[in-house]
Amino acid sequence: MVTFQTRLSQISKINGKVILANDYDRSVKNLETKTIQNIKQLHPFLCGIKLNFHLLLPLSAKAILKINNTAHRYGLQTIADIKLNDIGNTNRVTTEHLWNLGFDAVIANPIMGLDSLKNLVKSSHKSGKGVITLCHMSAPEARLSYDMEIKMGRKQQLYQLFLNWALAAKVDGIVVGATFPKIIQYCSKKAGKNLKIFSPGVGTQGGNANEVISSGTDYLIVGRTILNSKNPSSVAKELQLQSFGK
Ligand SMILES: O=c1ccn([C@@H]2O[C@H](COP(=O)(O)O)[C@@H](O)[C@H]2O)c(=O)[nH]1
Repeated sequence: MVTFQTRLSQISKINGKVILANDYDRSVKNLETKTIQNIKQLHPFLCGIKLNFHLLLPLSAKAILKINNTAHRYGLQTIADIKLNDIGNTNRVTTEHLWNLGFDAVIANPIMGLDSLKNLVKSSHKSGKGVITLCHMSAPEARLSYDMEIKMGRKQQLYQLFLNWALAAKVDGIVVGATFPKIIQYCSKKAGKNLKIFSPGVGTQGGNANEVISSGTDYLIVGRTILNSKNPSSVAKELQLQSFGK
């Protein structure tokens, strides 16, 4: 079975390493049509599309499946950004639903604990699906939680523990905010080829694509900078070129 990591890596060799965060406010109508238009228009510059609660809550299962099938027709991988964090049984039922909706991977929160994370990865990989875990988020206040000093065997910061758990659980990738390039560098050095780094926070949140790519990020996750631009294709194309810089 071809893995999520392989599928993403294959398309990114051709299309670059930009994943569209297809987020829209509640004021926006026709979410399904708009998203399908985005896929059709922007797919040459993307390797994947990420759906968050912006679409997952208002849209029907039929609409989500149609979006995922359309993305797949254009070779894109699809990620459900629900920051999953629950007991094993709930994680299992949730991912079964996500896979039935056509998603290729889920973003999860490792605070669920190492054993639960290992189980989630095992069951997802059995279905050819991927798991990406939070390591250090992009918002400025993420410092307060993810940089927190903890004592688990030795003194370390929470994001260091989450990085170690990601490696131990053999997840496919970690989220490290584009607004923290030094932490990207640290994680990239420590993880080597064992983990892919996904960085949201480029543009609108202040992260710089060139800087994060040279710091070790593998995939840029970008939403509003593309979606709110007057010319989404040219912004996506520019980011695509920057993403090839690694
Ligand atoms: O640390 C994180 C984790 C997830 N996100 C999500 O990524 C996108 C970013 O959208 P932009 O419009 O490019 O800011 C969005 O879905 C977030 O919920 C994040 O920003 N930071």
